Formats: sequence, C-alpha cells, structure tokens
Amino acid sequence: MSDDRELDLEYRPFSLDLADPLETADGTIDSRNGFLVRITDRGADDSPVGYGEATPLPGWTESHADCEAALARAAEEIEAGSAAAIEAVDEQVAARHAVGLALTDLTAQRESTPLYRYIGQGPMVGRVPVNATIGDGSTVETVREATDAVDRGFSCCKLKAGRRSVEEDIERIRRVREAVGPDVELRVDANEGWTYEEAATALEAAAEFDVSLLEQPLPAGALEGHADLRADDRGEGVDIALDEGLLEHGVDAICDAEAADALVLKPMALGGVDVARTVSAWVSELDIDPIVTTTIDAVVARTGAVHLAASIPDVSACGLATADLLANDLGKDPVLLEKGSAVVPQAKGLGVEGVWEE
Ligand SMILES: O=C(O)CCC(=O)c1ccccc1C(=O)O
Ligand SMILES: [Mg+2]
Repeated sequence: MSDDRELDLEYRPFSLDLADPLETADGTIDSRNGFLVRITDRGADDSPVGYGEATPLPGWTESHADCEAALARAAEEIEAGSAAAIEAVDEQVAARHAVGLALTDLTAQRESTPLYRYIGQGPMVGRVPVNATIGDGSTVETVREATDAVDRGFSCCKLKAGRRSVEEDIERIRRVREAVGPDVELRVDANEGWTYEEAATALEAAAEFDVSLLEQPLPAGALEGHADLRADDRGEGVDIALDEGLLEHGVDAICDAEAADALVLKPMALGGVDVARTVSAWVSELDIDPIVTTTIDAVVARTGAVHLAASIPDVSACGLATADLLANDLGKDPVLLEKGSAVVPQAKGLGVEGVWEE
C-alpha cells in the first residue's frame, strides 16, 4: 500500500440461503449471513480495492453482532494504519478473517502476484484437489448425492454422519461404497456425534469399506479418545482428523496427545488465511496432514481458502467445493471446478471482482 494511513474500510451485510439445507450432527445450516469488507487504498493512483469476508457461524466463530461491532471498530481504527485495524478485530475470528484477507488482497495486487504465491512464496500451482460435501441425509439421498458428485468428476466424497444410529451410518457408507466403486476416496465427518464405542464401531466399518479418514468422530474435548481411536486395531488404515478439536485445544496439545493424523483448517474459524497458513506450515513439519475447508462461505472467503490450499505443497483433497451448496452468491466465482479439482485463480491478488456492485 502506498501509505498505510490512507486506507478506508467499508463493510456491508449479506444474507445467502443454501440451495438445500446442509444436515450435520451439529445441526442444520440453511443460510449464511455475514459481511463483505472492502478496503480502498486512497493513496495509490488508481485507488485499488481489496476484498474480505466475515461470515460468522455460531459455535465456530464469534456471533453476528460481535462480528459487526468488531468491523465497526476496524473501520474507525484503520485511519491509524493496517496494524491498528487488525488489532481492533484480534479477538473476533470472522472479522479478523475479513480484514486480514482484504489487506492481503491489496498487498498481493501491489506485488502483482496471485495471493497464494504472495502468502506461500512457492511455485505456481494450477489446481488443488477438492472433496464433494455430502450432507447427513437418508441412505437414498446420500447415495444419490455421492453418485452425482462422482458423475460430475469428484474423486473424493466427504459424507456427513452422526445424526442417526451408527448402524444406519454404516449402512450409508456401505451403500455409497457399493455405488461409487473402489476408486473414489471416501471420508466421513461425524461432527462430534459419537461416543467412543460408536466411533470404534464406525471405525471398524470404515476400515472394511476403505474410508480413508474419520473427521471429528468424538466431542472436541476428547483428546485422549481420539488418540485411542488412532491406536485402535479396528481402524487399520483409517486416519483420524480433528476439526472442532483444533479450535478447542490448539496444535501443541494435539501433537502431545498424538490425537490426529490430519487437521482441518478453516480460515474463517481460525482468524484468517494468514493464521491458517502459519498453522499449516507448522503441522506439515510435524507430519500432520493439513486439510483446508470453508464454513460454507461466500465467494470472497471461499476464494481465499482456495489460495491458502494452493500455498500448501501437495495438499490433500480440501473441502472447498461448497459454492454449489449456496442458492446464490455475492458475485462471479473466479474458481472453476474441474474433475475434482479447483482451478486456482492466477490474476494478481485474490482475483475476485464485481462483488461490491449493487
Ligand atoms: O469440508 C467440507 O467438505 C465442507 C465444509 C464442512 O464440512 C463444514 C462446513 C461448515 C461447518 C463445519 C464443517 C465441517 O467440516 O465440520
Ligand atoms: Mg468437520
């Protein structure tokens, strides 16, 4: 930015319905209400703008009201510079995500580099692998959604589970495996829905049906429980991923307990793409697999998450194919999905345009 003190921050609310409510063990997500953020660099010739998005999700981030209050503070404080604006939202993860992303978008544009190369200082990356997100519906719905996804080119499906009996979930998994054949990677996300015995039963079935990964089978607090599942012979070949558990315990405690093979990184819940990037570099060093996902965000945050994934060397399939879950969006999606991959935008910055227009 030409002069850090000539920045202007605006934000406006949005509300987007999901095309179909997403059922999870943790509740149903049927709309996403958040704030689009625009930071303008008044000091530069052409007054470039950077975009950010704060889309709070109860249970994962601050409340909508706290997010809005934080953005109001950032709009005041940015007069004193970008550091003051970040400081004003430091405790509100979704608001911090928005302010950080808008600033990084501006800086990467100024450096004439796509955002993922600016944050990762790594090579050019054309695409990142993604998973299809399949809601916790009936067996018939689950099989239909999974086969649809495979027909559209996905080679990894993540099934939500944990809302019904573990026997019913095992039946869902069995039927999906039968329908998609042996070559599709299957993952299961129980969103904390199981007891240890239920999870161990599911784990045994997961091994039988070649499920590669169980995400957050137990409540977030259960660090030892997840470590025990990892060590349980019944789950040979099935990785354990923590998502909610990362927000509760942090990386150090998870490593000390040896509680995870993989960690789910949600930039919206971690306080931004920059924070998630730091965590990803750190856990990769510790031989833990980082997986980037959205919280079913609008186009700005989703594209930020795609850039984050593109900055991670050899990233495994990420939960970034969530645009289709929304009935509408803030603007045109710069990320194409093709054969189970997200095509990474190569324009400078984030690469999102036209979202502020009425
Ligand atoms: O990972 C994906 O496929 C999509 C993202 C997703 O599942 C999700 C979306 C909103 C809130 C929580 C979660 C989750 O991973 O538990
Ligand atoms: Mg999850």
